[in-house]
Amino acid sequence: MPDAPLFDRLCVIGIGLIGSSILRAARARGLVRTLVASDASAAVRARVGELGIADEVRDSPAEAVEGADAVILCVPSGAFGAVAEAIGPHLKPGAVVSDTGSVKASVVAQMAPFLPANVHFIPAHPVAGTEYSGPDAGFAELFDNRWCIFTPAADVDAGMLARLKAFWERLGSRVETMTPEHHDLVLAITSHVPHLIAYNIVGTADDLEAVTQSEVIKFSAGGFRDFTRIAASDPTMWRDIFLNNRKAVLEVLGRFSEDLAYLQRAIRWGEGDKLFELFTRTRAVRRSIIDIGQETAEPDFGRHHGKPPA
Ligand SMILES: NC(=O)C1=CN([C@@H]2O[C@H](COP(=O)(O)OP(=O)(O)OC[C@H]3O[C@@H](n4cnc5c(N)ncnc54)[C@H](O)[C@@H]3O)[C@@H](O)[C@H]2O)C=CC1
Ligand SMILES: O=C(O)C(=O)Cc1ccc(O)cc1
Repeated sequence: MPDAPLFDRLCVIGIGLIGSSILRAARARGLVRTLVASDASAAVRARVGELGIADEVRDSPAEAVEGADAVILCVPSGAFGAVAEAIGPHLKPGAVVSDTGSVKASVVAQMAPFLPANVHFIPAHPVAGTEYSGPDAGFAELFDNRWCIFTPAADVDAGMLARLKAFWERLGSRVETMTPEHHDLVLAITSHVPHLIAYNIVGTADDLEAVTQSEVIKFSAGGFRDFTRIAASDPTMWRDIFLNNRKAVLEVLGRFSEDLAYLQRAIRWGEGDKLFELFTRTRAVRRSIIDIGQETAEPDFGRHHGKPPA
């Protein structure tokens, strides 16, 4: 017999890659009785209606959250405050309010002032995605074998925490809990700065006057090609991530620049032993990630290189 639904009425606000994947997976796995969707864009709302991935589509977020016992915000990192302000007075007492923002301290600071004391706020970040965006890009398997990081306050209701954890586990994820500040530092090094490096290298290649655009495309070998995939990620989403995780990103970038200067110097002075020592160490890091991945939530990046299944 299938497990019973975890929520009666789930409202998802922001129906892009992540919001539409939650809707698809929640329906496919029978996690909720009724799915309600809302988005600021009329074109997205119309598309969600065409796709039939929600039971109800509402124009305003305030209407959408009425009577919902679970609300998940999936909007860009700069938009959480405005949505929280709009829904705050309309939330059902006892509801759980969560999000999927890639940055946590800033999103918590944006939302918390607008949420009434009688709802349970549990910030979350599914560490799962692709370089695609919009409601057509989502798919039900996106969260399978991926991590979802929760950053709740210390006094969070244990029962509701367990229920939201069960929700993400039934979406296919493993849940880990940490503070928002620690999350932001970990993600700065593992996700945000790597994206910035990709944006930068692709921009530099595009600017190189001695190398033509067609040569860049024609001779894109593995390394550069992988960077172009990441650098194709949504500009609004990534602008907001950098503006909202400024402190941790700048801290990691400072370290990164020092380490890059070390490599620059080693190349200038022909210090091959220094290069060799680092490249040996980094190869071991890759191998340990793959080893750990075999028994934990190692993402299958290969699966996301092409357009996700329709
Ligand atoms: N794309 C990815 O790989 C991942 C993204 N995230 C985070 O999840 C959130 C959503 O990301 P995606 O789904 O990729 O973005 P997306 O760009 O595919 O979709 C965002 C949706 O939010 C809507 N929106 C924007 N402002 C709004 C507002 N004020 N009110 C209502 N709707 C609004 C947009 O119209 C759009 O449909 C972001 O905070 C992102 O950082 C988290 C994990 C992975
Ligand atoms: O496509 C990729 O390589 C990603 O890194 C996807 C991604 C983007 C943002 C997140 O907060 C989490 C995952």
